[in-house]
Amino acid sequence: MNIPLIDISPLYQNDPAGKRKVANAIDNACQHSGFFYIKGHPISAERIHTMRTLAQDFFALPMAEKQAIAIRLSNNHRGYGETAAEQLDPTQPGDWKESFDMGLNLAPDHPLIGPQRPLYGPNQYPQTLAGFQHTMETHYRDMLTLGKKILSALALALNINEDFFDDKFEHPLSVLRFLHYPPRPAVTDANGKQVIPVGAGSHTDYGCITILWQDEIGGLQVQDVNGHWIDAPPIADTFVINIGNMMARWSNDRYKSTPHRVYSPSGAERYSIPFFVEPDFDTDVSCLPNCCAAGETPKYAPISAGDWMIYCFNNTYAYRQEETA
Ligand SMILES: O=C(O)CCC(=O)C(=O)O
Ligand SMILES: [Fe+2]
Repeated sequence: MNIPLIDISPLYQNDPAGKRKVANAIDNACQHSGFFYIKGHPISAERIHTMRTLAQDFFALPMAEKQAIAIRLSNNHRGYGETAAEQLDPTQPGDWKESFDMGLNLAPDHPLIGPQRPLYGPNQYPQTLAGFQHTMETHYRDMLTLGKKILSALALALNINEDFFDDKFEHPLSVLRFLHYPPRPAVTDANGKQVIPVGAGSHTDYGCITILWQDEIGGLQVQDVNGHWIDAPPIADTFVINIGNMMARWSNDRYKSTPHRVYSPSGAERYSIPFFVEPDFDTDVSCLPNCCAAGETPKYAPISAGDWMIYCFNNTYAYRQEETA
């Protein structure tokens, strides 16, 4: 399997043939590996530098300050997760990574917030990093715009209206995430054995697509159809894009939600910044018109985007299992 590098700059020009070419390349990548790199996107190198520095500054804060905004203190799954807070692969110890999740920042009295939609609400921000909220929210908006651009190419590829996804992102569940993979020490697993934990256990992503920036350390691996792990090495000025479960459901598995994991070189410290493109809570995710032959039953039952996300988070975060037990 190879992971193609696709130049998406034609999506920003008034050139239907160029757009169609990009859509075909994406369609091909999504049907085979579920992963591709993009170049020719509008996120500047200066912005990436700013975000990388901000992630480093955030994780360097005193633990007490990070724990004051712990994700388990949030009603809507936002904030800081310490190492092993998330366990993406149930056969492995918890992931050896720290995380910070932010999303659409809704005031506590916003009408969308309530028990029916438990992923909406305010963000938790660190108090001592100047400009943190503004920088994060600006980058969030720009990544969402990029995500919608890629979705417009996916819509073309699927032969549905190019703007099909546009009205599904009024109040998106999309999440901007900082990840820090500290050097991995040996830990004791459930059987009392000493093991080196994985950075991020094997998993598929939950949303439509993920747009990932990774630093130059490496360690991201993607599983091919034969079960072999292949490297998705860092390439300067690109993002790695992959298909998530929601798009697999929407496309009736035309597009694969490919398992991936992170094993950085031992002793290395790694940073990455994924952006998860996820639509409004109430978005109906059911088989698209061209993805199921007449008379055939779609593989997946319809589900709302929000209910799907909650189901996924509940499976991978101990704090959510304690709450629901
Ligand atoms: O850190 C990475 O390179 C990948 C992270 C990832 O797969 C995820 O957060 O879903
Ligand atoms: Fe992932």
